[in-house]
This record gives sequence, structure tokens and C-alpha cells, in this order.
Amino acid sequence: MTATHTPIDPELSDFVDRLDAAVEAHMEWSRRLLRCAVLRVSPGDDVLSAEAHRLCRFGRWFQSAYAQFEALDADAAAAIAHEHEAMHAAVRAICDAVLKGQPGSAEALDTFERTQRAFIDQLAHVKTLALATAVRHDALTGLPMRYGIERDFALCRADALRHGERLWVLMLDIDHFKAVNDRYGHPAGDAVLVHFAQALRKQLRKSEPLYRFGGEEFLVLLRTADAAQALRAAERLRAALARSPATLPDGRSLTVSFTAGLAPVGAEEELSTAVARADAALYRGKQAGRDRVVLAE
Ligand SMILES: Nc1nc2c(ncn2[C@@H]2O[C@H](COP(=O)(O)OP(=O)(O)OP(=O)(O)O)[C@@H](O)[C@H]2O)c(=O)[nH]1
Repeated sequence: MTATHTPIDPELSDFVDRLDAAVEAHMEWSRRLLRCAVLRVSPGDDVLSAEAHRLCRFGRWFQSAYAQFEALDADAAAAIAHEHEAMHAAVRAICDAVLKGQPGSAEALDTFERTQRAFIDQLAHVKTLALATAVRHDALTGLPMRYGIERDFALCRADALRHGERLWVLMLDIDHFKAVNDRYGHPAGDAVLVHFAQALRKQLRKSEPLYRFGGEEFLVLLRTADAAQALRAAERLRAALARSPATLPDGRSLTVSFTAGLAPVGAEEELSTAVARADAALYRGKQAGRDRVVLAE
């Protein structure tokens, strides 16, 4: 088994760059305000507009990327919208007064400083979330990776118990995957991995999470009443893969099989020991000729 390749997702990179740019641009505001107050010059018509929070570069991008913000943290997205608008309103009030030859109000200045700080803090929070989510997800298959499985595992184990079911760890490893790369090239290997992940995901229920555990190794948390049902579920995955070939970049089709180890999870058992038992069963399956599901001892 080898480490997962995770190229930097260009979409994430753009998202983070724009967040950084927004922080920088909005830190600049203090300097611009001071300039406006001291020199009594207009900061620009766009800034004085009642719609300034929608017209500024961040505002325009924020509207188009709002769904992304919401998916990461809906409360933070709402707070950013609110702080950003309030900050622009405070800037406008201060500049309006100064341009009329009056002093800006201390209240507006306090609001500006408070909302600017809150806005920048929220952007930093969203950046941390975006990076953490990207680290958890495999850029190739889109599946979550092994980091953080422990928490999901504990929740699934407790939920299965509550419903009178048992949790099973199913470790799957694509057979002869190195030969796929060697014979058809690395991009073809990547296409097989993507197809494999999608084909499995299609067969699984929402309550059965699927992870990319390593290079060509995947982990599923199954929930069934007994061993026979768990084995049937695993065999169903094997049959689905057998009738669903992957399309390679050159248009050719390729069917791959997998070997799997299936281990029941004890009521108090940790993920690591269940994975170790499933892995041992998987190893026996490879030794016995591959393309099979083996129940852990
Ligand atoms: N294309 C591609 N290959 C990968 C990726 N991650 C791991 N691999 C390859 O997966 C292969 C795994 O090979 P092995 O561990 O020898 O296993 P195998 O050939 O599948 O043999 P068995 O498991 O014994 O059936 C290695 O050649 C890795 O380079 C990936 O993200 N993309």
C-alpha cells in the first residue's frame, strides 16, 4: 500500500487566495479613512455608494461564492455578510461627515474598528475550515480520507447499537493495481480509482460511509443485523464492480476486482483493532487468490 497522491485543488487555492486578498484589502481601510479625514478627500464614489458592500471587489466575489461559504459554516457566512455591510456603512458615515467639513462620529469609528476586526477574524476562521476540509478529502476521488475517521466511527458504532445493529469494518483493496499503472499508465490508474470510488458510493447507503484509506485501499463502515447480511452487502459491492468497467482516458474499458476483509466491531472496540483484523482477513484473501471477501476471525 502506498501513500495517497493529493494534488493541490486549484479551486481551493483560488478560494484561499481571494480570502487572503480580502483580508489585506480590508486592513487597508484604516489607512484610507485616515487619508480621507486628514486631507478631506473623497475615498471614491464607489465607497460612498449605499451599495458599496456589494460593489467592492470582495463584495462581488462574496455574492458569487456565498454557497461555498455557507457549506463551510452557515453562521460564519451570515456574520461575514453582516459585518462587511456594517463596516462599509461606518466608513460611509465617517467619510460623508468629513467631506461636509464635520468631524466623523466616535460611534461610527468604534463600529468601523469593531466590524473590521470581526470581519477579518471570520475570514480567517473560514480559511482554516476550507483548508481543514481539503486535508480531509482526497482531491482525486472526492472521498474523505482516513483523518478524522475515529470520530465518525464512534458515532456510527453508537448509532448502530441504538438501532440493534452491528457495525462492520470492510477494508477493500483493488487487485493487481500496480499492473494497471504499469500497463496503461498512471492517468489510467487514476481513472480506475475515480470510477471505483463512484461505483462503490452508488451501491452504499447514506449511513454507510466510504473512505479512501490509502493508495488503492478503501474502507467502508457497514451496519447490519448479522454476519450473513454484512457478507451479502460486501458481495453485492463485488458483483457491482464486476459488471461496471472503468473507462480509461484512451476510451478503452477495464474491469478491476477487489479483495476485502470484513471485521465485526465490538461494542467498546477501537477503530484501530477492527481495522487490523479486517486487514489481516484482507491479506488472507490476497494470499488465497484475490477477488473475494474474507470474514475476520
Ligand atoms: N494511478 C495511481 N496509482 C496509485 C495511487 N495511489 C497508489 N497507487 C499505486 O497503487 C499501486 C499499489 O500496488 P501494490 O501495493 O503493489 O498492490 P497491487 O498491485 O494492487 O497488488 P495486490 O494488492 O497484491 O493485488 C502502486 O503501484 C502505487 O503506485 C494513485 O492515486 N493513482
